[in-house]
Amino acid sequence: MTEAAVANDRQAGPRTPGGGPPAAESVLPELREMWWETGLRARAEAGLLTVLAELPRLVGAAMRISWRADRARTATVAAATVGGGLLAAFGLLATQRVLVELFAGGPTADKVVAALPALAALAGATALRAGLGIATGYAQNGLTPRVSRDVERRLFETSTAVRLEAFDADAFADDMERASRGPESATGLVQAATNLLAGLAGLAAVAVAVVVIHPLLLPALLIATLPRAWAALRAGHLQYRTYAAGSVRRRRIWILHRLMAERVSAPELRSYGLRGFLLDQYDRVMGAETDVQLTLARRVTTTTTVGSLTGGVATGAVYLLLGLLLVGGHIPLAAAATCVLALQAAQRSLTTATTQADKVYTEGLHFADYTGFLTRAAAYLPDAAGGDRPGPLRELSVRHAGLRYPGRDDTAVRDVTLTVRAGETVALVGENGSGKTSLAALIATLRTPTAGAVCWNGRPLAEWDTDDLRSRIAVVTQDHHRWPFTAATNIALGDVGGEPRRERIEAAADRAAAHQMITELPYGYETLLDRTFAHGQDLSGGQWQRITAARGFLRDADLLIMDEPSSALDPRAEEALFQAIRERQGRATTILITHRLANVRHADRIFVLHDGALVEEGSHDDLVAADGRYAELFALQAAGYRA
Ligand SMILES: Nc1ncnc2c1ncn2[C@@H]1O[C@H](COP(=O)(O)OP(=O)(O)OP(=O)(O)O)[C@@H](O)[C@H]1O
Repeated sequence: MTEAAVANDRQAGPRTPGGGPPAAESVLPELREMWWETGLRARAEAGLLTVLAELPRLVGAAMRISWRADRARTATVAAATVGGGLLAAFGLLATQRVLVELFAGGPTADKVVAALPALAALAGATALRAGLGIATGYAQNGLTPRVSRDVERRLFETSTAVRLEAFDADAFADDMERASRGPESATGLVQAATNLLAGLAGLAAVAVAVVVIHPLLLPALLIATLPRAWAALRAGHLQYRTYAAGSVRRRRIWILHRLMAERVSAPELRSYGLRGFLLDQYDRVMGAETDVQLTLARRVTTTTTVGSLTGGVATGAVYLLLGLLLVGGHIPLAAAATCVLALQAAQRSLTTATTQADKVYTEGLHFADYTGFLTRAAAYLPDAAGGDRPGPLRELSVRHAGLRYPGRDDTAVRDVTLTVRAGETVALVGENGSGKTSLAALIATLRTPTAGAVCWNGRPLAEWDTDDLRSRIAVVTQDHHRWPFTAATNIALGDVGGEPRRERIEAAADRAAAHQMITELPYGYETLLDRTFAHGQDLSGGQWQRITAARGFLRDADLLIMDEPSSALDPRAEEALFQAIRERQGRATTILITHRLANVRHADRIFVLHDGALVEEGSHDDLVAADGRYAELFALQAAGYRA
């Protein structure tokens, strides 16, 4: 399949005859075009001149990254590179001096003696150059990990600081994925830029030396070296364009890799017998990839062959010119011989320069994704820390609050107004998608209302210091994360700033009916809850839910928000958990979200949401008496038990 065909494959996408969703048995579903693919392709179209024009800027960027990471090493590399160039020029001139003496008339012994000073200078320059090369290597080796760490840390500083809304934007997730290549591209860029400068310094040295010997030799040198330079740049560019055009294909391969090799999909893959289907998909995508790579290999070989042939002819012409100059008596024999050596040195430097120029360009493009991400992500960073410190919760009020997610026409939360007083246990109930989690996210400061406000003790959350506020709120989310740490640490995460005493952790676990279960694990509280690690252990869904609830209980926060904390618990654990929640009543505030309505009977107040709006409010008895939506849902569940 050609690149164009692959591109068409992406455009057309696998559709069923009726235009419905993709047929599972034909090909993988069509992938959404990522923002960076468009950019990547556009940049891949850039011609060679664009590549060359971009180089100074990219080399400048590399130097800045490197300087920020380690000044001493950057200075060493720069000085060694320039020094290496100067010594190369000096070496060529010394060589010519040696040859002049050796080609002069007179006895050989005298000629050798006469050439000795130049020979000594040549040996000294060569040794010094080698020393500088070693110094550059050392400095570069030390620089690479520092650059990588600097760049990666900045990425994590940003990714952990942006508001949650950022993750709703499709472009953001893609952007982040692309930016995660930042450390690699930064080190690649710095290395390639250094090597490019070294190559250019070598070329400049040869040019200077050649001009000193005879000015006419400079154009001759250019003629002999340009064809290979063009071929190397063009080959690199072809490879980059193929890389860019193949991004959809590669993503398909990554997806298939995950589906076939990861643990999470392994059970369904087997139970539904998906092996053959997935392997078939793999064969299709890899078949196309192989075709593209073969086409690329052919084109690269053709380009480099043309470059080498033309370069060979040009070099022959230069040798002819040298011969003519020599015969015509325009240059001495020593100069001609030096020129031959210079030509070879120039071609070596040029090969370095051209391959590195292409690398600088491609790594530069990748690095631009990283810097672009940091710039775009800045729009999602919260305002600088500030605001007053909130006191203990007295009253939480939601005032005409609304939330509309990016890219959605409907509102997840619509004009909700409610008040929760300190010490109350309230419940948010409603059908799937009615806005309970979204409302809880507004209250938990995880999201900002797109209308109205949520107030803590009468003042909008935005006016309080966010970190302080969050330290007063504990959230047990519906999609809790399984942190790859020990059971004790998994619970201790609920209060990272607090005292990690074992008694506190065990007390929290006890309230979530998790203590007994944890002590029965192979290493008790020190059991690693991730199979990736040696001696790591798997937990069941309900066991994880107990650990998560314990994490929420650890801090004894002013406000505890629990979203579906018992969906996977057995009846005994569920009862224990709700007993612990009831113990908070009157002392601390709890917002509970659950579909098991039997569990909300004890709540001081129940808020019923429907389509994002608050439709009913009252105690269990009030709402049953009102015979509305809540009464209907409750009756449905109760009937199930009675039957
Ligand atoms: N991150 C998001 N981006 C876009 N839409 C979202 C997002 N999260 C939720 N929604 C949408 O917002 C609406 C409310 O979702 P929410 O999760 O708040 O409902 P819920 O009442 O908690 O549902 P459930 O009982 O299933 O947990 C739904 O229509 C959902 O599709």
